[in-house]
Amino acid sequence: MSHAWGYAANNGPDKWCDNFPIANGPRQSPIDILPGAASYDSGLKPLNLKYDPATCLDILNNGHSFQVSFSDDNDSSSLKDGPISGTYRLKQFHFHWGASDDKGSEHTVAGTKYPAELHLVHWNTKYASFGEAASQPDGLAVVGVFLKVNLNQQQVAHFSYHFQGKQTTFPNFDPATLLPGCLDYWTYDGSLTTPPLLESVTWIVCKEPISVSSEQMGKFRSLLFSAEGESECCMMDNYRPPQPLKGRAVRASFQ
Ligand SMILES: COc1ccc(C[C@@]2(O)NC(=S)NC2=O)c(OC)c1
Ligand SMILES: [Zn+2]
Repeated sequence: MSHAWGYAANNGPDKWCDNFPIANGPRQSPIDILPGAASYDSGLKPLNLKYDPATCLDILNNGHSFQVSFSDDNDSSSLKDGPISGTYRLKQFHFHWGASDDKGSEHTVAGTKYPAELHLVHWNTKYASFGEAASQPDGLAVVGVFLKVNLNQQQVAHFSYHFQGKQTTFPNFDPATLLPGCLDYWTYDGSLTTPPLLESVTWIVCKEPISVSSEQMGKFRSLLFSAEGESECCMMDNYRPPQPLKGRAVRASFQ
């Protein structure tokens, strides 16, 4: 009986290949972004992000992170332009973070780890659903935003959904409040960063981080991997380390 995947020594990223051989595939994520090796592409368009807070549905602790989900039956909340063609609808966002401020992001920049990383997940409407898109090489576009800690920063939002399986409505949250002022980005072809590690993601990683308070980081770290009634296990270090680039090009939208 294979135990479920996680982030511990016995079921963490180094073990995922046992049940998900694609973990050693040609376009795995995250990666270490080397700004000096990224090639500026003047053909890359600015990101065209349109988010309607009315599409925000609920917040769920799924045992690996907490995710905020959006209704995706129309293009009210969607991504266009940037490195993609067509329209990709926002499905959910979630975070990855560390036990301390010196780690937590999945992507790194010339080896630098941020305390956390936000993933805004969008799916290509040329496919019938998120589920179908997730298995296609151009099916998903994920906007990654680094978080840095500013000691006097406002709260990102009042997320406190402690244990696995906890879900509650989360009306009218505007994900645009989580975007940096400058939308310069790096882009490359990659994958989901947890099992099933599907190689279906066009990654769009913003150069500029957003700021969160140390109190907010404390709230993230007070969430639980464990379900209600289980022995408590704080949710932290839920990040996969950088994976081999394997010859992939990383392009920059800025000089
Ligand atoms: C089957 O579809 C899935 C499964 C897992 C995730 C989550 C994640 O693996 N992907 C990214 S990106 N970060 C993650 O933690 C997903 O997100 C798009 C889609
Ligand atoms: Zn993620």
